[in-house]
Amino acid sequence: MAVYTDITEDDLRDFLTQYDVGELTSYKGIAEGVENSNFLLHTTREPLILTLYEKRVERADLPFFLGLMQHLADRGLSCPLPLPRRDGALLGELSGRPAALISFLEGMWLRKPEAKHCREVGRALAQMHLAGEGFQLTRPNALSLEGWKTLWEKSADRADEVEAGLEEEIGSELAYLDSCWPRDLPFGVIHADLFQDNVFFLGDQLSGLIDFYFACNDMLAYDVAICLNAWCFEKDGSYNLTKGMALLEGYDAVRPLAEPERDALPVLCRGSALRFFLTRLYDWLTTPEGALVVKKDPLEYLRKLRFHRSIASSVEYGLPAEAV
Ligand SMILES: Nc1ncnc2c1ncn2[C@@H]1O[C@H](COP(=O)(O)OP(=O)(O)O)[C@@H](O)[C@H]1O
Ligand SMILES: N[C@@H](CCOP(=O)(O)O)C(=O)O
Repeated sequence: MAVYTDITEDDLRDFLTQYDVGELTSYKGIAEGVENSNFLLHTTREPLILTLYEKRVERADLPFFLGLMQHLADRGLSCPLPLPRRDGALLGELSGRPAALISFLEGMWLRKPEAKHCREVGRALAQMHLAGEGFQLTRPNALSLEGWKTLWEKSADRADEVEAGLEEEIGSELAYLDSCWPRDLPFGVIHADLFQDNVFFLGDQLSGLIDFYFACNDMLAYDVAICLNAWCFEKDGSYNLTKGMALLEGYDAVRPLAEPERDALPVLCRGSALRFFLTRLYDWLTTPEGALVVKKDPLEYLRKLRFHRSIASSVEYGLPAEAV
């Protein structure tokens, strides 16, 4: 459960007086997510999400995240919208944290996605990339190469507690990625965390994307790599080629990947696997016992990273051979 900061009913009622949202009828902490504290509110008008921004979210980045949701929604992407306060501000403060009220998106995330869902995710990701064009604010990816090195410095000396030999293996991987990380692929606004819990479906129909709090400017194909990692592996660690083909087909139908982007997929998948391994490892080693959050397993991403090292060509992810 991700509620790091608790709220009192009195403080919440006081906070809500700044908005035109009706009367509070109930609220509860949401037992999902790992980054921020989220609450579901019911009011006399409509359900709402209250988000209190926590450790990895810089206050200075909030205008980027909240503005991006507005920009994408204005361009027809289905995603939640931050509600303005009576004074027009999108951000307030509650229990000492920056806080925002966000519209409630109908749907559920899929515990067992199939290839047809992966195709929808590919389409939605490409739609987001196109809809992000023209967004005026920018935010460099704090979790790219330099960020990985910083995270690694904080965990390296304890990494072998998680698996023997990790300190050496990850050190070499970082050096490898540093030497060949692509820098000139098409750039734009990326979601950067489009995992299953951030994509809602109503039946088989994708109803929207949530959780834009890692969004940033980076290579669009890196977002595709993040999705291949998040959506196309099975619980036993095997890559599901059918899902990979579907996701890439869905993406290509809306925004065809250019040849250099296709060629770069193996290295982008390695980088993406390392990125999630590193945040998970850091959290694994630092989250206090008893905290109200389910820690995610770093080794899942280590296995994915090792798989990507064995890939010789992007065809192995499910790209049509003639296009590679
Ligand atoms: N706009 C929304 N509409 C409906 N449910 C939401 C919305 N935002 C968050 N949630 C719920 O809260 C959970 C955690 O949200 P998320 O943004 O992923 O948190 P975190 O940033 O902590 O990972 C989601 O899985 C979902 O159940
Ligand atoms: N998707 C990341 C963790 C971030 O969690 P989210 O709840 O914000 O999607 C991971 O799986 O490591």
